[in-house]
Amino acid sequence: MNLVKRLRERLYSALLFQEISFFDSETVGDLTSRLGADCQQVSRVIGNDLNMILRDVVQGMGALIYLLSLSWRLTLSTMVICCALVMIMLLYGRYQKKAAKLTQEFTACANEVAQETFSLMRTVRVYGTEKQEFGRYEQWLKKLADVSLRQSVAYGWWHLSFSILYHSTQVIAVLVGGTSIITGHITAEQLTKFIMYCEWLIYSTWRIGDNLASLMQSVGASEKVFQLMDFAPSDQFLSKGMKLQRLMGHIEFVNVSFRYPSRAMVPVLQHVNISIHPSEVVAIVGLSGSGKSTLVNLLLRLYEPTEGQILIDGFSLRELDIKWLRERIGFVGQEPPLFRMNIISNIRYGCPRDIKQEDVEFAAKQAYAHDFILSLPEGYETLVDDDLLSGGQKQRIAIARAILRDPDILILDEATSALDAESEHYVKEVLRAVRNDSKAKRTVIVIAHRLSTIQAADRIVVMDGGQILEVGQARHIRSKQIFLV
Ligand SMILES: Nc1ncnc2c1ncn2[C@@H]1O[C@H](COP(=O)(O)OP(=O)(O)OP(=O)(O)O)[C@@H](O)[C@H]1O
Repeated sequence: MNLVKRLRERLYSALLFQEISFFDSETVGDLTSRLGADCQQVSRVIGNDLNMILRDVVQGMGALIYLLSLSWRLTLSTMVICCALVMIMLLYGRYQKKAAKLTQEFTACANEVAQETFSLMRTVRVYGTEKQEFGRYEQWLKKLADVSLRQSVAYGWWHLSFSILYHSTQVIAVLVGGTSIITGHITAEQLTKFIMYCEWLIYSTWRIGDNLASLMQSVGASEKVFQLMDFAPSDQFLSKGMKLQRLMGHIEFVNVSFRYPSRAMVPVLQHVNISIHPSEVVAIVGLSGSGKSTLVNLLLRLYEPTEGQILIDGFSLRELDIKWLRERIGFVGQEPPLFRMNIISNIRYGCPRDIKQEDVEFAAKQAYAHDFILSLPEGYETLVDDDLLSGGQKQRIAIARAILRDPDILILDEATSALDAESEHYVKEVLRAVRNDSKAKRTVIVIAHRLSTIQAADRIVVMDGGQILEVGQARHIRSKQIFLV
């Protein structure tokens, strides 16, 4: 139990510190089955199978030495049979390893389908696709059943070959041993002992084969676990960067180009140059897919630019301590997901300072979330689950979380997209408050779709196809067709 716990801890921490691009290429179902069933299998190998194999090797070696001392001729004939058994055992072991890998793969795929269906249950219900979803799940279960059937057949063959070879040793021992008694090479007592120890040897070989097959199954399943555990943490967690005395919030993108590692052929940003001054409010606008969120992803150092660099207060992002920097950035993403915790913990989430209830309430008031939180059954203690809050309410909680950090750089990525007209008005008020708060000077980047939202901005950056089309004040922007009114 302790071993499973430690394996899970190690794997979980190895996964937590990977680059974000790693999570783009792995599926949630696969990773959760690695943490669950696979860790259990690995601990079984280490805790059980290896012990049994060692015990049987020692027992088999003892029997072999004793058999050799009784009659090397008889032992030789037994050894031929044992070698045949070992050959079959190796083949069987290899087969089990392959089968185990397939089992893990199909189980992960089945889990993935189930997870996806349950989390998108509303869409499934609305489109009436329950049967299709069942079909998708069943398809993986069929594949699993197929592998399991083949494993049972292979086990049957392995067992049959053992029985045949085991009985052959006894027949050979009686035949060769009988002749040896007649020629006076051994006595009847020695032959009896020989047959007994022969049984020991062959049973030990069989048990080694059996445990080895189960070991191979686990090895097949655990290969990926060890592979994942061996992944080095992302560079940003290894190198200790600089911490500046104060963050002014001067952001520069210098000739930045970028492609996502999972789609390395597609350029997403091309030669982007922007300089955002301290305390400036800059709105980034552009059609869907033009690369606005990608700019923010690079600024948060979730990905590294393929070319060029990003400077904060004149220092390259790579030189700065990433934890220190992220503590000074408030970020509200698109459709911000909340954690299954109470509202107060969701607002406090990741805040490095000691936080009092009044601080949380103040941030919630600034984000226009306080009133609706108080109207919930248990106020700030209410547990957040998917159905409880509307998109706009979730967004206001995420804004409160960002405000609570009192960040030097505030990033609102399409913070208004999920909001109705009333809530959008609140967000504009938040922006205005943030802007007019003379005590807290902060740089604000807001990605928006509505012209009205960006009126408060000092400058507008218009993006198109991964490039900057235009930069200027709202009233001078020519590409007005891209805004919603
Ligand atoms: N994790 C990812 N892996 C691969 N490609 C991605 C990834 N995220 C975004 N892209 C691609 O990068 C391009 C730019 O996406 P991005 O999200 O930056 O656009 P956007 O301007 O913010 O769009 P929207 O307004 O719809 O959010 C798109 O073509 C998108 O498909």
